Order: sequence, then structure tokens, then C-alpha cells
Amino acid sequence: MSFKKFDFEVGLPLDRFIKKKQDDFPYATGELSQLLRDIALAGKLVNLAISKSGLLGIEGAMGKNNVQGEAQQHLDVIANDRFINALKNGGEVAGIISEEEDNIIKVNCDGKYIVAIDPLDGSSNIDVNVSIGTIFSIYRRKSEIGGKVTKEDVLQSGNQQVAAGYLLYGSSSMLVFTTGAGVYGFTYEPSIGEFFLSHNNIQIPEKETYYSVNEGSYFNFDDSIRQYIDQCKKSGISARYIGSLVADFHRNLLKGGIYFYPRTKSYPEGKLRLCYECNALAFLVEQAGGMASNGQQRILDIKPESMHQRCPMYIGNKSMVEEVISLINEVATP
Ligand SMILES: O=P(O)(O)OC[C@H]1O[C@](O)(COP(=O)(O)O)[C@@H](O)[C@@H]1O
Ligand SMILES: [Mg+2]
Ligand SMILES: [Mg+2]
Repeated sequence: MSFKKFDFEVGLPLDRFIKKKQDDFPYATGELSQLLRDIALAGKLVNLAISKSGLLGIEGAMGKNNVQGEAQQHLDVIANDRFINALKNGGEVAGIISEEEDNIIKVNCDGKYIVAIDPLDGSSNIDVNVSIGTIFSIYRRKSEIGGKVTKEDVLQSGNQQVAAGYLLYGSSSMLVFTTGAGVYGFTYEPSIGEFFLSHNNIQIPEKETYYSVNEGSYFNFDDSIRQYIDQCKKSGISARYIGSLVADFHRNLLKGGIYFYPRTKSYPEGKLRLCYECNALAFLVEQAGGMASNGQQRILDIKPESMHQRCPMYIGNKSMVEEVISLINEVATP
């Protein structure tokens, strides 16, 4: 039975899927495939640490802050170390930017790729057994192989991503990614220690099922955002907000909906980080037939100026994102 380019047999192990995908690209040299395997390996180790965190006494804060002034949790640091080590040992990566690191981590000067990573997403939910995740973006380096990694390498627009995805550590753990030819979800089978294809060519449903926003900030939002939230309520759309971006995004990707983190008085540029949170999810949602904007422009077209820059984000069903953007512009230009 022949499979169309986007169709793969559910239950396919990740390794075999990556191999089949690679065959689609005659010029593929296997480095990106190996890099995806390295990320999956680190994901398994982080999943293990999370599942045992309550027993290993690795809950709570470390007592120091990251470059954004946020208290680093033990698991933020453990996840950061696991991913950096796996990428270092893998040999495919020249440079890494991470939420938990002030500067570019220069890895293998012969590496072809750049990785931007949020090692542990949903930090406020770590100690309360609520789904958390890891978010990653992969780019080809711009600088000479063998040479130094430059700012130009790490400050690429999201439309330059060659792959992106996330790991979700929840009731079951999953790896969801795209290499620009569809979005695929793999579920982790801990007793075998392998990811198996469970979600084939994910497409966001048209149905406007959920809106996801921290309504605790309602009075800190612009008028247009308050109007949009009121509109969602009037039209009976259900509210869901976990407070872990990966988990909120994943639910809406499978069920339909919009997640948004607008600018607020405390976060005038928005809270989420463009390079290692917004870009990856924007690439995925577009591959799944959805849309991602900062309210003014397509997230993937924003040229980053700094590694840890923040960005408002509206992401999900096209119809819902278009709706909130038109309200933002209506209110901005009465
Ligand atoms: O508590 P708030 O302000 O709603 O923010 C929650 C958001 O912040 C985040 O926790 C930020 O990510 P990190 O946990 O990686 O710092 C998102 O996962 C989540 O959507
Ligand atoms: Mg995050
Ligand atoms: Mg994080």
C-alpha cells in the first residue's frame, strides 16, 4: 500500500518516520534527522526527571534568577542541562540560545544548525503536577561552517526555521514537530522507551472551541482585547487556560481555538519570547492550517533584534486570530 507524502502509518516508531521523511528529500544528509533524534533523547531524560521530581527532591526554585529576572526552578536548570548535553554530544549543532542562558552557547564549530530552546515551559506549573513542556526551533547557520557562531545566526526570522516542535510532559508525553511538510505527533511509550506516531498530519479544526488567555489580567489589557474576550463570552465559546503555553497550544491545535498573550501593563511587549516560544508554535500552527500574529504582523516575519525579546502573540484558528486583529486595528484607528 503506497502512502501519500503526508500520510504515515500510525504506530510508526519515530526513528523509522524520520528515515522515511529523509527519503523524501534526496539531498538530505541525515544531520537534521540526527538532531531530531538528539532532541527526542533529551526529551525522554527530562520526562523521567519530571515524573520522579517529587521523589528526587528537585521541586521548587534554585534560589537564582535567569536573564529575564525570573526565578529558575530546579527543573528549568535540569532540562536546560539535558538538552545542551544531548545537542553537544550529537555534533550537529553550532550554537544554542536558551531561555535559561544569558548568551549564545557555542557548541560545535563544524555544526550546521542553530537551536533556540525553551527547555521547560510552564514553570509555574512544575510543582503542581500540571502539564509542562519544552519548545524548540531549528535553523541552518548563516555563518561559515568551521567558523564562529554569530548574532546573525541566532537572530533569524521564524520563516527561516527548517524544523520546530515541542515536547509535552502530561498524562501521556508527546513530541510534536514539523519540518515544513505537515505536523506530526508522537506519543511516548515508557516501557519500550520509544516515541510512536499517534497524530498524523495534524490540521487545526475550523470549530472555534476554546479561547485561552489569563483573564486575571483583564483590566491590564487594551480595550480591543477586553472587547474580544467579552465577544467570546457572548458567543458562548468555552474558556480554558492552563498557564503552560505548550499545553494550552496543544489543546487548541487538536480541538480548535485561540491562545493569546497580549501586551499588558506589566509586560508592555507581551510576556512570551519570540525566538524560543513564539516562532516554533507559529511555524507549527501555520503548517496545521492556522495563524499566528503579534497583532500587527505575521509572527514568522518578525526580524528578532535580541535573543530574549518578548512579543505579544495571538495564535490558533485563522478566523479567530483575524477577528482579534481586526478589533485591535479598529480600536487603534477609529
Ligand atoms: O502566569 P501567566 O502570566 O499567565 O503566564 C503563563 C505563561 O508563561 C509561561 O509560563 C512562560 O514560559 P516559561 O514557563 O517557559 O517561562 C507560559 O508557559 C505560560 O503560557
Ligand atoms: Mg516558556
Ligand atoms: Mg521556560
